[in-house]
Order: sequence, then C-alpha cells, then structure tokens
Amino acid sequence: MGEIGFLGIGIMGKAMAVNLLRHGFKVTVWNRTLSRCDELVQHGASVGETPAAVIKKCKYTIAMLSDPAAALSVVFDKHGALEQICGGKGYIDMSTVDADTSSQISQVITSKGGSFLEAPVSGSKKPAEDGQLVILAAGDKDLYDQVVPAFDVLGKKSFFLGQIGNGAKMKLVVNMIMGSMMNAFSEGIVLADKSGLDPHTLLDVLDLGAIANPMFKMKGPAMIKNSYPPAFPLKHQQKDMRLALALGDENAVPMPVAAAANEAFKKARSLGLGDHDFSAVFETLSK
Ligand SMILES: NC(=O)C1=CN([C@@H]2O[C@H](COP(=O)(O)OP(=O)(O)OC[C@H]3O[C@@H](n4cnc5c(N)ncnc54)[C@H](OP(=O)(O)O)[C@@H]3O)[C@@H](O)[C@H]2O)C=CC1
Ligand SMILES: O=CC(=O)O
Repeated sequence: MGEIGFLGIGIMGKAMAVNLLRHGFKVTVWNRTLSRCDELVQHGASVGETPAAVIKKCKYTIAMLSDPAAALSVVFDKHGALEQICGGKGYIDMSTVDADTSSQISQVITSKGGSFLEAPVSGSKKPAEDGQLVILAAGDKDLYDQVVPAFDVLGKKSFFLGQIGNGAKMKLVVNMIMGSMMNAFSEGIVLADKSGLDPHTLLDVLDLGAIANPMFKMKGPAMIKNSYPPAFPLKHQQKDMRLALALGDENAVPMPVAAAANEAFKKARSLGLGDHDFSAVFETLSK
C-alpha cells in the first residue's frame, strides 16, 4: 500500500497507528498537539508538520478525530488536508461524525480528484490495540478495496455499506444503543446496591443470562469501585447521542430512551466528567 498518513493521535488514533507500525506499515503521523506524536516516533513513525504535509507525502491518509468540528477543521483549515489532495490520493475518515459532515468532506475531496471513504469503527481502546475493531465503511468502493490490507490489521471485520453517510449512520445507531444500555446498566447497579443486594453478584447473574455482553463484563467491576479510566471519553459518547438524536429527528423516529440517556450524559459533562470513560455516567445516579 505504500506509506500511510495518520491524522489524530488520541486514544484511538495512537492505538491504531501503533498497530499499523507493528504490522510493518510505514506511517507518517500528525496531531494538533504535535508533542503527542513523540511516542509514535519511538515505534518507528515519521511526523508531518501539518495535515497538508502528510497528504503530500502519503498516497493514503487516515483521520481519527474527536468530532465533526475537528474532522472539518483538519480538512478545510490553513495547511489542511484539502491543500494537497489530488488525483491518486485517498482520504479515509474513521472519526465518528454525522452523515452531513462526512458528505461535506467527501464532496471537497472528490472535487479535487481525490477519493474518499468514511470508515468509523465500533470497538474501544482495547480492541483498537488488539486490531479487533469493527469497521463501518462507505463511499468509494475502489478505495475500500485498496485499503483492505490496512483494515485487516486494524479490525476483525470490515463492512462496506454503500453510499457516503451509511457508515456514519450505522455507527451512530450502534452508539445510541450502547449509550442507552450504559444508563440502564448504571441504574441496575445502583438499584441492586440500594436495595440491599451485592452488585458483584448482579454482575455474575447478568453475565450468565441473555443480556450478557463484553461491555457489562469489562466496565462493571470498575464502576462498582467508582473508577472510570478513559477508554471511550464520556464527551464523545454524548456527542454520539446528540448526533443520533438528530438523525432520529430527521427521520421522525421517537427515541425517548436515547433522549433520557443523552440527558444523563449531559448531566455527567456538567459535573466535569467529560474526559472520564463514558461509564462515569454512573456518577449521576450513585451520589
Ligand atoms: N475511544 C473510543 O473508545 C472510541 C472512539 N471513537 C471515535 O473516534 C474518534 C476519536 O476518539 P478518541 O481517540 O477516543 O478521542 P481523543 O479525545 O482521545 O482524541 C481526539 C483527537 O482529535 C484531535 N482533535 C480534537 N479537536 C481537534 C481540532 N479542532 N483540530 C484538530 N485535531 C483535533 C485531538 O488532538 P489533540 O491531541 O491536540 O487534542 C486528538 O488527536 C471520536 O470521533 C470518537 O467518537 C470510536 C470508537 C471508539
Ligand atoms: O465508540 C465507541 C465504541 O466503543 O465503539
């Protein structure tokens, strides 16, 4: 595939770029806070001074940025990706954004002759470290086929979902369900505790039944200890609830459960918990 550019070395971007390096890909990284690239250099990465410099150097560039504003800024701002996009270059945005943001990026990239794929992922810090993400791609099928070797390293399964927007929408639906589940789980732990049950026993019971899942299993024990080391920052989960609710508005889908979950995540943000793991929504109930 040649050298891969990587824009955004946050929790996910770092794990994904390290994974690519470990599997022998040459990677050039850029991050807004450039010092966060230092650790990647120790793993063999090169550093680009700007998104434009990375695009200029690499045939394919992946972006993994916090939200729509960040994804747009890295493309459109001075020294942004758009300055160097041209025919023969592929831009793959793996950030979780809404379909409209993705379409805007797709339009400008393709208008300059480049090709574009949106490819948000399901799976958090640990799956990113282990190359076990689920990739939800949509857009340019030729570009998808060209980058499958990288997706095979980053994920356990890639879906090609068709036209631009479908990957973004699928990701928002999945995270809307996840955010609602996290709230129901939190209420259950508090209810068990306050009604005199051992929450650890609740976790054991859940794990043996029809609603057992990796999220409950992985996060439950830490939540009971009021510990929320950030794997998926709460501020990003709230952004996903907000974008999913907007998708519900557009399609006239009533989502009272998701709306209530969004309020709980907003409350958690107002308590200063935005940079904690999204399981910290538990704090809004347990105090
Ligand atoms: N963590 C997770 O479990 C998962 C996250 N996601 C999604 O992946 C994306 C990245 O998440 P994650 O790595 O956890 O987030 P982080 O908050 O750890 O990283 C965010 C990245 O975006 C960059 N950034 C933020 N604002 C701007 C801006 N205005 N201009 C340029 N760069 C900017 C940050 O740069 P800087 O270092 O300078 O702040 C950083 O590199 C999000 O869309 C998230 O929803 C998807 C699946 C799982
Ligand atoms: O977006 C978060 C995830 O765990 O998936």
